[in-house]
Formats: sequence, structure tokens, C-alpha cells
Amino acid sequence: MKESTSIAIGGFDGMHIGHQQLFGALDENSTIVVIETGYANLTPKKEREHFSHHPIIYLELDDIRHLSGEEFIAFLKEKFPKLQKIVVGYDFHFGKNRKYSFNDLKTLFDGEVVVIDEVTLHGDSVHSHKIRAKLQIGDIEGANAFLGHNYTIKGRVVSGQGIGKKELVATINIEAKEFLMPKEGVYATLTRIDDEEHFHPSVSFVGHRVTTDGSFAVESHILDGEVSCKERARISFVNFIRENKKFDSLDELRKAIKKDIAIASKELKFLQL
Ligand SMILES: Cc1cc2nc3c(=O)[nH]c(=O)nc-3n(C[C@H](O)[C@H](O)[C@H](O)COP(=O)(O)O)c2cc1C
Ligand SMILES: Nc1ncnc2c1ncn2[C@@H]1O[C@H](COP(=O)(O)OP(=O)(O)OP(=O)(O)O)[C@@H](O)[C@H]1O
Repeated sequence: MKESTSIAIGGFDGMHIGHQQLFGALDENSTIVVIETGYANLTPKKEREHFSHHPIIYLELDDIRHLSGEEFIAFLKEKFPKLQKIVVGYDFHFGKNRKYSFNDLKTLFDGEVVVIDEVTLHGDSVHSHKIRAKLQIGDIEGANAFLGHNYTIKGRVVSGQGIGKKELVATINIEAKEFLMPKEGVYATLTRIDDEEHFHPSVSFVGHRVTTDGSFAVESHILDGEVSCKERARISFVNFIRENKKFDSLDELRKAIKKDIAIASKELKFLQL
């Protein structure tokens, strides 16, 4: 990283299509500089690394927020002694009270400053907070279009209530607390098990199990056969199927799940897995 000649700077939660435009302006020898606010929940921690081949360093916002424009540039030049190019977006701000913009970067930095124009989709400006809002209303397709990839969460496997396999369908239950949970309900998903390389077609439930014990669960039923998942799974959201619902009996829930499986199978049939 010390050798990097170009950097892109930002929060980069989601690594969405706007962020990707910035990465496209980087050179071979480059680093993505993530400013961690503590709010990243689309691609928390190192999850961002799945969405770029450029190396990433993480800076805590609290460690740099007090810096003046000059101090910020000096800080970057110390970290990247060969720095020639800084890439930021049209709305990038930094320093005390977010007082400095790309114009200040241009004045203060003696190299090239590339400013990426606003990236929009269907006239709507693409931003991480809008992706969060879409996920929270179950608009998976909208969120995925902004992301440029399927919204994916990862977690370690936890044990469920133990009635799924006996009374309903077998599910992998995961705990994925660092990630934003989409709206409660049932989704057509793709699930990756442990270190397998491929994703299985699946149907997943996110929400409080209001029909049974009321506890919160994220669980995935694999559609292409019985599997065993030991440690962790990734769930990639493709489509919203229906809202979470309280059923009067397990039998009714079983019937609803059967329908969910049919819908998910149909939705996922045309996807290249
Ligand atoms: C496709 C699917 C849809 C589900 N829909 C609902 C639902 O609408 N309401 C509900 O209370 N639980 C729903 N569940 C969760 C079940 O209640 C849960 O699988 C069951 O309680 C067994 O949990 P266990 O795996 O922890 O044993 C759904 C589960 C799946 C796999
Ligand atoms: N739609 C966009 N078009 C061009 N540049 C963008 C866009 N969104 C973000 N950027 C740039 O990407 C970098 C990272 O920005 P940031 O992490 O604030 O993303 P964001 O999507 O705007 O997040 P939030 O919604 O939380 O403000 C910044 O340099 C920013 O200017």
C-alpha cells in the first residue's frame, strides 16, 4: 500500500455502482481508503473486500475528523508517499464539520484530483442510505440495482427451535447481527454454505416467528437437495415473496411455506447459478 500512486476515499458501505465509478478511475497501484463511521451495515467490516480487487485500508472517522484540510493531505501523503492521484465523488466532504470539499482538495493537493460526477439510476442518485431504505421496505430489486450485485448477508450457523425439520422444512439458521436486516418476510434467495464455491437456490425467512415462539430468526431452506452446513452461510437476496404472517396452525404455515417454495423455485429458475 505504501507504493500506491492513487487512492479513492469514502465510507463505501455497500460498494454500490456509484462507488464502483470511483474505483474505475484508479490506477494499477492503488488503494481504497475507507473512512469508518461505525454505521456500515451493508458491507460491514471486511465485507467490502468481496467487491473490489484493489487493496483496502480502514481509517476511523474519529481519528481524522478533527484534521484541517492541510493536515488531512499531510496525513495521506505520509501514508502514501508516492501519491499522485486522489479520486472522490461529487459530494465528498472531509475535516472538521465536513467543511472541506473536492475544491479544497484541488487547491491543497499538488497531484491530480479526479471528481466523479453524480451517478444516478433512472434519475435517482445512488447512495448507501437509499439502499438501506429500500431494503427496509422489502424493495430488493431496487436495492440490488443500486448495489450492482445482490444484497448479501453472512453469519454463523445457530441452532433453531428444532421444529422446522420435523414439522415444516429443514432450514439453516444464521446470526448476522452486523448486517442490516431487510423487511420481515419471505424471500427468494441464493445461499452459500460454508466454503462451497457455488450458491444454492433457496427460500429464506427473516423475522419474528410469530406463529411459533416469537423469536427473531434468519433462516434459509435449500431447494436443490439436503445439505449440511457446519459453520457459516451467506444469504443473497433476489426477490421479496411475501410479508411475515401469524398463522393459526402449523399446518397452515406448512401450506404457506409450500407455496413460497414454488414461487421461489420459479423466480430462481432463470438465474445462472
Ligand atoms: C419459507 C419460510 C416461510 C416462513 N414464514 C413464516 C411466517 O410467515 N410466519 C412465521 O411465524 N414463521 C414463518 N417461518 C418460520 C417458521 O416459523 C420456522 O421455520 C419454524 O418456526 C421452525 O423453526 P426452526 O427451524 O427454528 O425449528 C417461515 C419459514 C420458512 C422457511
Ligand atoms: N452516486 C454517487 N455518485 C458519485 N459519487 C458518489 C456517489 N455516491 C457516493 N459517491 C462518492 O463515493 C465516496 C464514498 O461516499 P459515501 O461513503 O459517502 O457513499 P454514499 O453512498 O453517499 O453514502 P451515504 O448514503 O451514507 O451518504 C465519496 O467520495 C462520494 O462522493
